[in-house]
Amino acid sequence: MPGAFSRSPSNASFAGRPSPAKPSLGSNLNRRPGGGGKWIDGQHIPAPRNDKMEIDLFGEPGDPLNSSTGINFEKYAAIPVEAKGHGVPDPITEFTNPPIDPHLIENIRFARYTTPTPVQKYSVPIVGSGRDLMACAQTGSGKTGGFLFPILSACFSNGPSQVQPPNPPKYGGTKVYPTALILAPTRELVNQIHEEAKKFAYRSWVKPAVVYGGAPSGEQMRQLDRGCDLLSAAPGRLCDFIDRGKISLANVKYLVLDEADRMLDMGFEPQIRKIVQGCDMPTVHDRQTLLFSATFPREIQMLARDFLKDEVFLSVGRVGSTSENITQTVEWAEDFEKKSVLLDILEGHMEPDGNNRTLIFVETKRMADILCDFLLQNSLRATAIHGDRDQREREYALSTFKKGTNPMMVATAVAARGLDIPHVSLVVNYDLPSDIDDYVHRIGRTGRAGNTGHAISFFNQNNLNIVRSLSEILKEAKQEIPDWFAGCMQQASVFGGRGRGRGGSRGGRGMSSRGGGMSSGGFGSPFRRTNGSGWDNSSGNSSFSHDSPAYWIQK
Ligand SMILES: Nc1ncnc2c1ncn2[C@@H]1O[C@H](COP(=O)(O)OP(=O)(O)OP(=O)(O)O)[C@@H](O)[C@H]1O
Repeated sequence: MPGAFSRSPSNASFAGRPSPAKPSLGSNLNRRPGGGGKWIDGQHIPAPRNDKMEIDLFGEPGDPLNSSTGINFEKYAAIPVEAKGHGVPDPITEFTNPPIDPHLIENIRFARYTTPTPVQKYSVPIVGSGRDLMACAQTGSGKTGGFLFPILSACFSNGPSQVQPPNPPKYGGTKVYPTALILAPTRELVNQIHEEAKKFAYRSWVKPAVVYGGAPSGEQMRQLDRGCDLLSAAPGRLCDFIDRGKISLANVKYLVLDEADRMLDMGFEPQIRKIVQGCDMPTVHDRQTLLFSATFPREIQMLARDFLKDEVFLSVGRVGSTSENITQTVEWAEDFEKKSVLLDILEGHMEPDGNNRTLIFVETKRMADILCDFLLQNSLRATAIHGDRDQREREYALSTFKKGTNPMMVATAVAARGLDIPHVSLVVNYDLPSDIDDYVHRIGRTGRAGNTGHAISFFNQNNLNIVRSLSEILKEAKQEIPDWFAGCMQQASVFGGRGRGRGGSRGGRGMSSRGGGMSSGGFGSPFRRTNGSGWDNSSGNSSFSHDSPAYWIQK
């Protein structure tokens, strides 16, 4: 495989934009739904095995590239876990029956998972015992399985909930009544969750489906017509389909908010309230609600209580902490020198097998394009993902990055949360975010599932607002703290920049990051925040609102 530096003039011509041979938009909709089995007379009848589908879902057996687990996977077991609430059930230690349904265990084996991660060990019995859950665990530590496993296990054992009387949608076709609803903030993440759901629902009666904006509604409607028991959705398109009478939430037994702190901050909260409280979803007492994230600002924890009952609070490690599998480095770089520093880093990072990927975060969509073009001009195979690109371009960028055709991707916050891309060995914060929780999610694109990774952040006087909280994060993760941080912290406090650090509990849910900290207080360039960077909430309001202190609230 040629190295990322290999000269490739044809690449420069499409600058990471779609080629004629692009995959079709939302191509995961075209494949057969993951289920295929049936529930007849109180019995689960799984569909016969299908070799082609197994390769599609789980990859070639024995291919080491299909194993995402890294050398430090075992170390997850050493992370301290705290579970608060009354009568919390004991965690499981293995994927065994009971309590896990045997059909799910088989699918977990197909996925080559041998041991549950800590969040899975706890979530399976907690959700299995009917409790609500707010779970916080580090990036890349298996939260998706943490909500899919107990839901699917219960579905496989208990069958479908009672189907509501037919009430045809306004525009023909069938109306669907999912049993489980999973909401997530970006189209790409919603898609990824759907892909995972298809794996673990393989051969079962559960039909996973997905809806998100930017892709044609017609195709998604036709997919829904083929059945929908577990729906992964972005809020904007879901509201649209509910309004059109295509989806009813009346049968929802399980509601999941993935990246829950993001889903409940100001950008999404009105839509979430509409979906959860303003439609026909069962009340909090008649459904189970599961909230998952790696970060949970205090004010969002408070807000989350509106959606929970008798919940268990689970924290694997400290809320908002980073994985020790990620080596974090901070380099001083003035804006004018960032490009050349980046080139030096990329050159030094290339490995002979050419299999590693680099994700570079910037704050604006414009900068993402500029930097991507700069890399292409320097004969680097790069692509860009941000909210101004249409969905086809976004899907294409992500797929070429995953395949390694473009082993570098410049991204805005749209790719900061949840995305699980194998072989990302380096994350560069070309522009640091102004919110420490955004930093945690961004660097969490590397060092996943026990793999090691490296995160390098460019820092200059425009980032003083984050210096204190960044220093705490580095210290906690036993990372080197640059000598010059002390001076920066002093400077930040002189100018009133308490920053958005942990413990600086300024409260004030919905405080815009633009208004906080050192936004432009005499340190040169004002903050540049990504706005409208591709969060899929169709309202277009994507300003970041959560203030960052992420101490766990003692109940
Ligand atoms: N029990 C397991 N054994 C082996 N690998 C696992 C296990 N659970 C999850 N994984 C793998 O770990 C990776 C990260 O999982 P996942 O995407 O669910 O993390 P996450 O905690 O949701 O991360 P983020 O906070 O970034 O959303 C995935 O590649 C997944 O396949």
